[in-house]
Amino acid sequence: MRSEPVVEPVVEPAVEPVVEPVVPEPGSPPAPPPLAVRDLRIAFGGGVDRVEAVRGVSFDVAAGEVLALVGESGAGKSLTARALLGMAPRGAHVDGAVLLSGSPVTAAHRGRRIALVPQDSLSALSPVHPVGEQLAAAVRSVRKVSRREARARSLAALDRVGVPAARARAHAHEFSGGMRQRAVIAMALVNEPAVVVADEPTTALDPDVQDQVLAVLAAQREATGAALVLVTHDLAVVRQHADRIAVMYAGRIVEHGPARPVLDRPRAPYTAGLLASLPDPAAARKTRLPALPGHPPAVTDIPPGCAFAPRCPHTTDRCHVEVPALRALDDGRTLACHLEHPA
Ligand SMILES: Nc1ncnc2c1ncn2[C@@H]1O[C@H](COP(=O)(O)OP(=O)(O)OP(=O)(O)O)[C@@H](O)[C@H]1O
Repeated sequence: MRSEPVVEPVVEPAVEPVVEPVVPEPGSPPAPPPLAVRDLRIAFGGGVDRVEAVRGVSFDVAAGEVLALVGESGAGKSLTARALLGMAPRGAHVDGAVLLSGSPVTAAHRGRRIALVPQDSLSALSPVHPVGEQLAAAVRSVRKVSRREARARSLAALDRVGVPAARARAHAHEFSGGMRQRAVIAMALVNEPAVVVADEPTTALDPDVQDQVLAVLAAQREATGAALVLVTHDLAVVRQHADRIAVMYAGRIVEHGPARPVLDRPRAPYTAGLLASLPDPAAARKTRLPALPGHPPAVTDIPPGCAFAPRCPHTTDRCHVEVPALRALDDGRTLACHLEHPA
């Protein structure tokens, strides 16, 4: 008979020094947001073979806020998400700025000030080290603490996401998919980053586990006050978890605003079509539009003018020649569409 692994006593983490909140001087400029993205561009290849997959994306995310990035496959969501962490793929040319509280992101910020919850939890965890050890190593990579304290912090982080201390000695492959994704969330949040990027964090999980894992992510984010960028295909998830939504098409944001109004009353024809085609029955009923016909363009074949024009039911001649700039509407959203009263 196999005995249970011996669990060493948990040492309470040392009490952090109390940091008084900084009260800005009256009239001083507001503090920069935890995350600001300015004119982000990601291209591949060179010369005549150069293609731009992300074409001028800008947004801010405030502390405690959840921004959902949505759009069809190939829209540039994952590239954008990875670039936030300075993790663009090899060979990518990245332009523009990703600012964490006003400072350009660097590799040194990863896991400290900004962290990733990826889709594939197996690749996020080492197969050779026990999960608890990996969390403890992540703690010690950031804080000068003893092994004992790092272990205590890692057990506390696992406990917060519902992974019992007894499982900390197990390896990633010994966990169920849902449990592993909880551990990945604990890993991302153990150093209390100001920004968390979750790229389709539950897509690989069974539907009944997805809700539990999303609830864990939401609770952890709320507890730490982190800003969250959530890449998802699931509009029900957006409705439940996001404060704002940025809809991407062919590497650009076409509509961006408070989640509920955008979901309930999309203004970009692309958003309306997308809502009708994605799994959110409530939204699909409201838009009364057919699901999107055709496919998004390949990065090598983005049409001139509005990239959505070939699939749009409302085009005018202008749409085929002139790229629509993002303009602010009076309800707090921005929209890139030439139509006067779109959707
Ligand atoms: N390493 C690469 N080299 C060349 N093109 C790439 C590379 N990575 C991504 N792309 C292209 O960039 C575009 C955007 O990719 P991205 O993965 O960001 O899309 P996405 O919106 O996340 O899609 P999905 O929802 O399927 O993950 C795609 O057309 C893809 O072919």
